[in-house]
Amino acid sequence: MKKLLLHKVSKSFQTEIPLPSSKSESNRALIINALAGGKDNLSNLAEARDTQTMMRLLASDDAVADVIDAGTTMRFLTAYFAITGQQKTMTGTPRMCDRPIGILVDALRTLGAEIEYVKNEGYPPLNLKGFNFSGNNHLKIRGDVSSQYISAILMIAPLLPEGLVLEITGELGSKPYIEMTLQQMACFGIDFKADWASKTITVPAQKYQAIPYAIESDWSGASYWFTVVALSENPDASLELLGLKENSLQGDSVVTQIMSHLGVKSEYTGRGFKLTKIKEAESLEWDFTNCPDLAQTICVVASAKNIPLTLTGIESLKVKETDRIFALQTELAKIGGKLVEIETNHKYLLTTDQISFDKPAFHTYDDHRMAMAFAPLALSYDVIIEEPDVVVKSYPSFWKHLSAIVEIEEI
Ligand SMILES: O=C(O)C1=C[C@@H](OP(=O)(O)O)[C@@H](O)[C@H](O)C1
Ligand SMILES: C=C(OP(=O)(O)O)C(=O)O
Repeated sequence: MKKLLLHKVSKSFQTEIPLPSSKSESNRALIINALAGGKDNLSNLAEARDTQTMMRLLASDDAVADVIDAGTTMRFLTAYFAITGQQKTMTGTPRMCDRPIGILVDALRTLGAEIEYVKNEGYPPLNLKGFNFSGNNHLKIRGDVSSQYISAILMIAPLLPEGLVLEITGELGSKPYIEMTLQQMACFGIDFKADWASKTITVPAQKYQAIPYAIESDWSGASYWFTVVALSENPDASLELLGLKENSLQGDSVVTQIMSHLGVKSEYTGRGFKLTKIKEAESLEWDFTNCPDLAQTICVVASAKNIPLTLTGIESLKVKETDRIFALQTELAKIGGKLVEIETNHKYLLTTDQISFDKPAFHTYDDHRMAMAFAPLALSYDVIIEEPDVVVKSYPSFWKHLSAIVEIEEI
């Protein structure tokens, strides 16, 4: 098994980090640009494997589309291949075939897609067999499992002969990702109406306009650098994260607010954000419904700083790259962290006991965010990260960037 030993950092740092581009924005732009018939219009596309996979599959005539472990690629391409009438088998890693897709398949079938499950009802692999518009222009779709189904349907909605009225039912998670989808669609010329009180989005039938479009830097990837500053023992440590926008399409930009309670001040510099250290709060309560990908980052900081953290809105973590709640519970325990569900209404409490440990080795569960969330603990002590190559999913240059601050050795 490949492992990295990250040596404890004792020196201070004032460094610039050139952040990667957002895979979420990239994967939307690629689908929308393809639907617009655009050619080389997109710039600053992500190096993330999820985005490289999207590009490869959009350009391929193969009958099998293997998305590997990319959720957005699976969900967005299923809708794209369905509406464009392509016959494809959609598949991915064993974990991808354990991540639910029934809500999206039901919605696409209602619109007129012919889709068969290859093995298990409700899960990939899928066979897409064609599209005959059913005449339905009003859909209800659950919002509590993954917003990616809703984004996938919205992006194809303008191509439906009568457009679409999409009514979201139940709780809505990851709403900023749906707003990101709508804002990117608007950039490519689409009119829509979103009534958030009734959770109803109306998209008339219309054509996308192919336009030049540049992808922003990734706020989810930025979160790990907030941890680096939060855990540095040097009061004058600072980082400038290059390429981040002040008014981002990405909901994970809320990391600036969360981390202001955990000891990091962030200021816009015109070319990104500068992070410096400030005093932290004594405890924190946060609802992660709108920013599930930040939960691992925040748990690690809170545990390392021994700040009691109450979390809500983390149910969707169970159906991501791994069961992230289980993975967090298991790995945080190695540094004394106890993450427990304290009420049946999905409220969790993270507290940390003083335990003795030496060079903890963190398992990464085929999950890029486990590796990147735990790596900054090297600001406090030596740590080992197992299977570090998982970071390629969203941030292939993560270890190279981290080596500007941390001495990293392959063992
Ligand atoms: O639409 C997107 O780009 C994403 C939506 C979120 O998923 P869910 O909607 O399943 O929470 C997020 O966790 C994922 O990393 C990216
Ligand atoms: C959940 C994630 O991605 P996806 O659902 O697109 O696989 C993620 O990047 O944290």
